[in-house]
Amino acid sequence: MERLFITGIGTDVGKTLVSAILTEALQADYWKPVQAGLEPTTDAGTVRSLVRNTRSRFWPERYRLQLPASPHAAAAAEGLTLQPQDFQLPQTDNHLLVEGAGGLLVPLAPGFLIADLARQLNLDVVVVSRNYLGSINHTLLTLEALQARGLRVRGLVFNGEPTPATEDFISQHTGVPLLPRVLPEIEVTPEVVSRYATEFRQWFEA
Ligand SMILES: Nc1ncnc2c1ncn2[C@@H]1O[C@H](COP(=O)(O)OP(=O)(O)OP(=O)(O)O)[C@@H](O)[C@H]1O
Ligand SMILES: C[C@H](N)[C@H](N)CCCCCC(=O)O
Ligand SMILES: [Mg+2]
Repeated sequence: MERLFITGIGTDVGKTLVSAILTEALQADYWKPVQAGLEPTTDAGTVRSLVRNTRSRFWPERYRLQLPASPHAAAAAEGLTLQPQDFQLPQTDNHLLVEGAGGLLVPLAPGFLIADLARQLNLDVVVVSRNYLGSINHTLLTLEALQARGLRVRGLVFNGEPTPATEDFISQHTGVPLLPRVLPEIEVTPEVVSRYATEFRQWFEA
């Protein structure tokens, strides 16, 4: 059974898109434990709208915070302090994808980072890297931070415009397994997600 934590090299890198692809590929359940920012939609709402299979179950967020900000700040704005013991993995027999918020070292509370949550939940990690100038450094830092914490990387996804010099360097330098890549799409639709899902499913079956 795959139990995966989806993180990225930052915010807006495509974690939710990749989560939708993986949810469809594995007919997995999806959980976003902390949603910071509820408008115009939530990540769970986005994934639900992009997935077609009827097996996937969408577990309710543990925290739904109004402010589209770092979770520790969004929580503080509502007088809340998030705590490790607030988070228990949904009890499911299905594959499960858990999407973080922002990048790996984003704070949930003082002394409590997204990386701590991934570790506490005992999940392997999928890292999403979006290509931009600076993304090599952000990707290598993320992979080092995972290694330093003993978190296992199931695979890295490159999202966006293919940049062979970047991707080849990261792959050779780290030896990280590469999941299929995701190209820039004019529109993100269930059809697009379904097409990538087939490719991702084959990767898991290989
Ligand atoms: N390959 C792509 N083609 C087209 N649009 C994309 C692609 N990847 C991401 N996007 C768009 O970029 C935006 C940010 O992506 P996404 O919401 O998946 O980021 P995220 O990493 O989940 O951010 P957050 O930290 O808020 O959870 C979305 O509007 C998404 O549809
Ligand atoms: C609001 C945003 N879309 C994410 N949910 C949270 C991003 C937190 C980033 C914090 C940081 O790294 O400075
Ligand atoms: Mg997201």
